[in-house]
Amino acid sequence: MSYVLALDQGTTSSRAMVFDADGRVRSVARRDFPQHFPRPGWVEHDPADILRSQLECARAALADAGLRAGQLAAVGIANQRETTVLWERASGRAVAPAIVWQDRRTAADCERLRSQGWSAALRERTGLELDPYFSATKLAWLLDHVPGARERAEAGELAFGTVDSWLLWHLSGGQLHLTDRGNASRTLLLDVHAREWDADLLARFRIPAAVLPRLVDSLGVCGETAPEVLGAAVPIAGIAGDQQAATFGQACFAPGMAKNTYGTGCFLLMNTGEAPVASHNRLLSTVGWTGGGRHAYALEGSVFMAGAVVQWLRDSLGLIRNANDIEALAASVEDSAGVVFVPAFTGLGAPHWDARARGTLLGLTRGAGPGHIARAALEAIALQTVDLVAAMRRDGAQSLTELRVDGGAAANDLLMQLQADLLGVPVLRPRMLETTALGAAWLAGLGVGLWRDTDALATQWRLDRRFEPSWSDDRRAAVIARWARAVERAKDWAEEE
Ligand SMILES: Nc1ncnc2c1ncn2[C@@H]1O[C@H](COP(=O)(O)OP(=O)(O)O)[C@@H](O)[C@H]1O
Ligand SMILES: O=P(O)(O)OC[C@H](O)CO
Repeated sequence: MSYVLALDQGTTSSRAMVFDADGRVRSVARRDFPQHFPRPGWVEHDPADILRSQLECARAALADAGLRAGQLAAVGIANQRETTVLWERASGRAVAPAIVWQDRRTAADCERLRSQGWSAALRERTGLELDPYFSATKLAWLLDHVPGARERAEAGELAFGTVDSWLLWHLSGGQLHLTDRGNASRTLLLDVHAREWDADLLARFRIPAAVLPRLVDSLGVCGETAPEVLGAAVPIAGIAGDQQAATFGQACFAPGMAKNTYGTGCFLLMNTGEAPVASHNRLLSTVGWTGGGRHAYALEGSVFMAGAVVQWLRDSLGLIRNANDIEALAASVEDSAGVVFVPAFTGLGAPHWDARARGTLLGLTRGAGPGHIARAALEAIALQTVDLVAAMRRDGAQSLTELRVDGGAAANDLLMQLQADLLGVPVLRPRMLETTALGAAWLAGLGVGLWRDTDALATQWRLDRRFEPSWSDDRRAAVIARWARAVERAKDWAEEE
């Protein structure tokens, strides 16, 4: 009974991993599932695809590890956050496609609420921005647009949840309607200070309390899987949004510790300890995790285009054949020769939140070539992270002494070196890059007492490579100043969002 199954339900794929008591990976399974873009700005998933792909992975990971469910000490869940599902309690069937976190259909609703002068109070209460990214306006949209949904929700017939709740419902055979406070802190419906649902927010967004899941801790047993799902009843003992799980899996247990995940976008989270930090620089203040009578908050900055810039150079410009090739191309030149690339393809996220910003390539001369553009693209990924760290510093968060990194693009040594050079602090890459699944496993294992405490887990975190900053302060300041000028030129460009 010393194995933990971690489910990592992401935006484009579901994954499952089995870990042993030393935190070593015993098996991995992964399934991609379809993305739906029914209209410009809309992004949907079929909740049945999410569930099917996740259960297939769970069973495959168990089989690959040569284990039966009865040999598991616990199951942990990490999930894509904010994505909104509404389902029928009686049948367990979703009443509409899930509205994905990237979906912008409620931009006008947010604009309207903003014009009522409500953003500042909302930010104070929830730690978030009034933006379509979060769940509340997505849920209100479903209640308003699915025929009969509002009446049925008020009558208690429908259940709302983020993806953790959707999975928990089905893993438990319809017994559990729960979410952890970290996931709940991404809905705009949670009072981030009290860590409870907030009646005023529910009224403002016109959400009936009867649809909400019950709040539970991120670690600790909250129920068990129905025996028919995995073949035996297994305690469910860890729940966290994927970025929170990755922060935990990076062992960022002390205030001031931070991780950055370089995937499609970048998500930088810093542990801020037992109290939320009120951002004055448009970062998000969010619940990290709760459990065992303790809790941690985080300050978060998200950028929309990171590894996606590399995809664009590959698929749209054909500058490279594989994502890995960008490293050699960028290393073929000494520097970007003044070329600056602002990848605001879908606007700018934190700390700018400019939906009208657009991608910009500046400083081109006759000498500029593919190598300079590739290098400018990598610099752009690192410089967006520099903007987040600078905003955290202005917010009075503890100053960053090192940055732990993960995600697909963290494999790029040149990018990691540029990140250390541009931040002026060491960048630490662990051996284990699947930190999201590891975080879910650690939460669940702690929840059933497989591990004693976070100190025991911190010793499982192993360094692969440490990148030391090598630039002078003057060189760093000059590149950052040039980037800031370029960002100003990219802002407020599109006529409409
Ligand atoms: N060597 C590399 N250098 C830079 N970017 C890379 C490299 N390898 C992969 N990527 C980028 O990383 C992203 C994939 O990372 P992953 O963590 O799987 O993302 P996600 O979970 O968001 O799908 C892609 O956008 C890809 O372009
Ligand atoms: O599924 P990922 O890894 O792209 O993460 C999505 C985030 O949770 C969105 O907030």
